[in-house]
Amino acid sequence: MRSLEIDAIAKHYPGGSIAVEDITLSLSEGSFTTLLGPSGCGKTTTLRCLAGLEVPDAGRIQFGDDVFVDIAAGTFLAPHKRKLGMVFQSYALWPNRTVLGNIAYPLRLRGVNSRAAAARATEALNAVGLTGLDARYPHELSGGQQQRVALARGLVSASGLLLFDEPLSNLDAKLRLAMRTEIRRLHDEFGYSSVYVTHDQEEALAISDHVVVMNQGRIEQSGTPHEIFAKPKTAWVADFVGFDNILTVTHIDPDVGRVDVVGGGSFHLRGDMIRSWRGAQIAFRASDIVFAADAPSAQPQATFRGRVTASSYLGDAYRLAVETAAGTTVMANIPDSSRVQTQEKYLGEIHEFAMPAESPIILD
Ligand SMILES: Nc1ncnc2c1ncn2[C@@H]1O[C@H](COP(=O)(O)OP(=O)(O)OP(=O)(O)O)[C@@H](O)[C@H]1O
Repeated sequence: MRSLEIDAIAKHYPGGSIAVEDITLSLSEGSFTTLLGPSGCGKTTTLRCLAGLEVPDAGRIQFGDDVFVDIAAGTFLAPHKRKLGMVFQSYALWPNRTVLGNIAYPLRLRGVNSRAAAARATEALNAVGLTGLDARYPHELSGGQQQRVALARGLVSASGLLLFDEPLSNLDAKLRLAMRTEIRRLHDEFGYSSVYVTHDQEEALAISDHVVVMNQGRIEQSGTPHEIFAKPKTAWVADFVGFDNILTVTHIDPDVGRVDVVGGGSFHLRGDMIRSWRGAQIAFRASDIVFAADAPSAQPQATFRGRVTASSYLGDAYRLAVETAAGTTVMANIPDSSRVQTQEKYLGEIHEFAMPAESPIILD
């Protein structure tokens, strides 16, 4: 098995700025892993260390039997010897080479003869759906087609490992959706391992088997898309994946099924669900909340009561700021099917709100 082992990689830039601090990951062969995080969190630096475009200050990276870098042992494998495919946001095509020339060039650099290189390039061109465009130049292609050429070049360059650095950011929304499906299909078809950098949460969840959430050069959490989306472990990850409400817990009373939060608000949950809770914060999504009167009666609900202090129209819902009796503010997106916009609907009203009992999670 050719797993990718990243062990305690660190990279500091002159001037003391820390790009990456102690990144350790083990990625199994054939997996599709996304490095996800906000701008400046160290995703690209990590990827560049994998590619050999950056030398880490510490740590070790090995893919299969190939040691890419081992700082302690003084080992560094040159980028072209790592035999990986890389697809960039900027496409990075050579303007004076044809489509086929662009795709075949990395193979030619490795000493593959021109006939064999052209045959493999044509195969990759067909795989990305650009059959017949081999003689065109990059300026004769749309942005989406250029990105496909870059993808085909990555596919022929790789012998097992593909790296992507925000490859879809320059495409429009519709093309982005089509291309991400295409990238995943090709990854599966070629049986490669892929490491994909993005700051787009939806893209990361849709395309990957494994998501690594990074913050300030460190790994905050890593897991399946579902684990990251539904079970964030820290308040930072919860906030990043869209839990609009993160409240600090002051007291849990399982006997009466009540969780008190800072500011004095109370949430009523089933006692058996909170008996073993040890966390310090409760988090839930605004989109999980409905008026208690509209909640399905067969399903256990977590409830709270409050006054609407702000209301804005979202099209299919109203986004409400709800203040509980003691001043805690909770955001709630209340579905609205009336199709008629009313200014500041529900403002000033007091309601009982509900969400499915499993919606609130407790954070470490
Ligand atoms: N060559 C450099 N010299 C100095 N600092 C750098 C250099 N490259 C990156 N950094 C810093 O390292 C940190 C991580 O940068 P990196 O490009 O890895 O982040 P990123 O998560 O990929 O961000 P983005 O999504 O904006 O590309 C940032 O604070 C950045 O300013």
